[in-house]
Amino acid sequence: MSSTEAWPAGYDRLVLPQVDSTMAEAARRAPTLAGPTWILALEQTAGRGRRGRAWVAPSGNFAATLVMHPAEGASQAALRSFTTALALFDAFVAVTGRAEPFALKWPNDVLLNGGKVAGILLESASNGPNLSFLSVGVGVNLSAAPEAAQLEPGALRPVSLLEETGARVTPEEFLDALAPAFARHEARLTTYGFAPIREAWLARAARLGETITARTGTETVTGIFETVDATGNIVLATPAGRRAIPAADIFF
Ligand SMILES: O=C(O)CCCC[C@@H]1SC[C@@H]2NC(=O)N[C@@H]21
Repeated sequence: MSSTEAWPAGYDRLVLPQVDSTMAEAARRAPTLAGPTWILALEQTAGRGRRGRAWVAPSGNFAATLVMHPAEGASQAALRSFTTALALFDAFVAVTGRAEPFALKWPNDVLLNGGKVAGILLESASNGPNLSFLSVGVGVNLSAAPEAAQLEPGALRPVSLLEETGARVTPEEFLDALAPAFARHEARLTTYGFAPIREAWLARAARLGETITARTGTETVTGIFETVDATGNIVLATPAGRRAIPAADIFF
């Protein structure tokens, strides 16, 4: 099964055999790119994950960064976590024909059968109130999941699309499914704002209504995952009241 959507108008694509990190490549190229551009690497030698972690991607996995120049500040730009997660969900449905094994984990992961199959990393640079560029990095375990020994204690079990579903998808095929899906959600965000994106994201959310733990840099908060608010914060109902948390790692 594969996507039949056309490559989105106005988006460019670069395919590189090898790079240190597509995030680093995006930062190097951002000043000279005219429009939104997907940079796909077939191999990364120094992939990075959130919070300074390494991202290990065996060859055959998907590693790409979309470079954009939104005329926005950082908090609006950060809503791309949600549009990208929705685009990943749609791309997985396009390549597997199945929706039910996939779920979205706040703020930046996609789950498959409860394990982590994809992660999103946003990086930006600013020059005044608006960003000079936004990089949306996407890593997907298409063919292999990293060894559990390479992960932090308590991290979600990594899984691969191939092992969990039997779907053999190349990075180029996955980009062909992801790019149009992203463009659709991006157009929806810029036309209608965050409300419909939030609603669609919540409809695919993992562990909504269940007790979860959020670890910020300074505290650990456990409560019932009530919702995501109008600015993208996760909202937990705790014994001490409702808490809206802008950034955290979530543990189930
Ligand atoms: O879950 C995470 O920690 C986010 C992982 C993001 C990994 C991708 S792979 C493509 C892009 N280039 C990188 O160096 N990192 C992101």
